[in-house]
Amino acid sequence: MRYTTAGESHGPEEIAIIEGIPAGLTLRQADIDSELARRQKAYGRGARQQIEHDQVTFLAGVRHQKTLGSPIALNVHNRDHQNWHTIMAANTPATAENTLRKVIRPRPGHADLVGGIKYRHRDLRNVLERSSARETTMRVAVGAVAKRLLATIGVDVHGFVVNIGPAKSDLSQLTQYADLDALRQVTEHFPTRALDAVADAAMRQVIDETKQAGNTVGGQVQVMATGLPVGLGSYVSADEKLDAKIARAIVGINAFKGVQFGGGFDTAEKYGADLMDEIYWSAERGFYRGSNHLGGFEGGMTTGEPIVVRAVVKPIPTLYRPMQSVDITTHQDHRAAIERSDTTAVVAAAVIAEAMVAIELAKAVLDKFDADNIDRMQEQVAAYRAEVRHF
Ligand SMILES: Cc1cc2nc3c(=O)[nH]c(=O)nc-3n(C[C@H](O)[C@H](O)[C@H](O)COP(=O)(O)O)c2cc1C
Ligand SMILES: C=C(O[C@@H]1CC(C(=O)O)=C[C@@H](OP(=O)(O)O)[C@H]1O)C(=O)O
Repeated sequence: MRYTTAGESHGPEEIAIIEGIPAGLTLRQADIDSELARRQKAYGRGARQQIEHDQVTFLAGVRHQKTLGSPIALNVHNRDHQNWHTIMAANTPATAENTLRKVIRPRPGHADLVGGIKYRHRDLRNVLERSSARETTMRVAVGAVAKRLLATIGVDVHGFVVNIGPAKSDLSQLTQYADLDALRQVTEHFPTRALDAVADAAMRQVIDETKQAGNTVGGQVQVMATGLPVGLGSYVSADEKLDAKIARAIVGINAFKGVQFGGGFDTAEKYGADLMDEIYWSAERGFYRGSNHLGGFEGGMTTGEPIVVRAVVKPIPTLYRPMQSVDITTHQDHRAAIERSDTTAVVAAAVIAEAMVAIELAKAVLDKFDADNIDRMQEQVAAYRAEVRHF
């Protein structure tokens, strides 16, 4: 399975093409739209989310709510495009009128300056249109397809907020990676606990105060996945390690600065005897572990225990009290440009991180099992699980 996306933030459409999804997977527009809505609902976002009502259209690869095994093409319309169609026009030369919203004062922390230098763009709008996290709409759409595929083999993936600035989510006490019972409790609540964290008054307060101060704030998100077969990914080559693929996918999301598995950076202060997940066996479960400090991975392969990935999202670069920058046309000091902006993206980021983990897990499943037909894939997974139980 692989995918690509195209689309500028204020262009007409966001597009994704996914290859390698098996034939016969049940896929409805609603499966994807519900995930897109979760990404949009987040508290702390700017006015753009009131304009957009993201809904997917299947352009190819799906017939009568079943995948065909051919490339799946999806698009989401940018409703805001109608306010930008002159500025974003593809087929008219640049004029004084349609370059009115030229960006020449790069925002520290965004891709503006480096992107402009690299691609020799003198209007930094040419950079921000694609570096914008608007594109993550399509990653969530692709992730929704991945989640549908994973659900057919009992794999559940879920992301939630751990903290926004100093305010911790009410879910944070349930995220002790070492306590499997606590983890299972969270996973049981997956569908309903989704993003309730944002209802947390302390978080709202942090977001409101940050906004009032013309500032922005970041935080941490966590993604957990349960029901995984043992042995997805491989230790044999560095580029086949599934934890490494997930790390890359997570840090590839706009504004993500770090990722850890299980105990992650805390393991630096632990001794081996307190860290390794001891091995047990029972007739009904086969091999299992007494703890999950290592977050579900050994040797770049799934151990069968829940995957626990935590990641850091930096504060949004665009500040309503802008920081020092330099005008690229005059080289004079100037405050950075203000584009309409979010105060925090942490809640949406949890949904996006969940999508990226789902995509990497789906790819790993399709690398290991039949990728032509969903029933055959399921049969192979079931046969493999039976074999593993008797190892
Ligand atoms: C969901 C989401 C929404 C975002 N919204 C904004 C925004 O409104 N304004 C902004 O300056 N950056 C925003 N960002 C962050 C920028 O897209 C990101 O910082 C930029 O592309 C530079 O990439 P980097 O932070 O990964 O280095 C958002 C990120 C995410 C994940
Ligand atoms: C459009 C989305 O996020 C955008 C991400 C973003 C950025 O710089 O990353 C900047 C803002 O763009 P705009 O100026 O159009 O409001 C956000 O709204 C979205 O997530 O759907």
